[in-house]
Amino acid sequence: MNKIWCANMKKQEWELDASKLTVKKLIGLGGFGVVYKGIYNGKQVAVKVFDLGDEKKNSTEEVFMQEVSAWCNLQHSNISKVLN
Ligand SMILES: Nc1ncnc2c1ncn2[C@@H]1O[C@H](COP(=O)(O)OP(=O)(O)OP(=O)(O)O)[C@@H](O)[C@H]1O
Repeated sequence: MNKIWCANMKKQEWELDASKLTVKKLIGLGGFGVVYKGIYNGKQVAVKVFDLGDEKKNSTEEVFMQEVSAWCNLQHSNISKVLN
């Protein structure tokens, strides 16, 4: 996976095509949601699903944007690339 989602990308470039995604087993729990193993467009991926409950919505969106902004500047073999 070489593609990194960045705030300056157009929606068409980062929007997930749900028809190409198969979600498989649960692999982890985070502070803001759950992570599943999956296949996207033939590639193995980690699928992070945010819990956007009312009480968390504003803070979740803020943290999500912070995480994505940080990811745009990270390139390392031990750090997952954001695909969509
Ligand atoms: N790319 C990945 N490959 C394999 N497992 C993953 C991957 N991403 C997340 N996980 C698993 O899912 C768990 C939760 O991931 P998540 O990114 O949500 O953690 P977090 O950063 O602690 O949570 P949050 O960002 O919601 O506070 C991880 O501890 C790990 O076990």
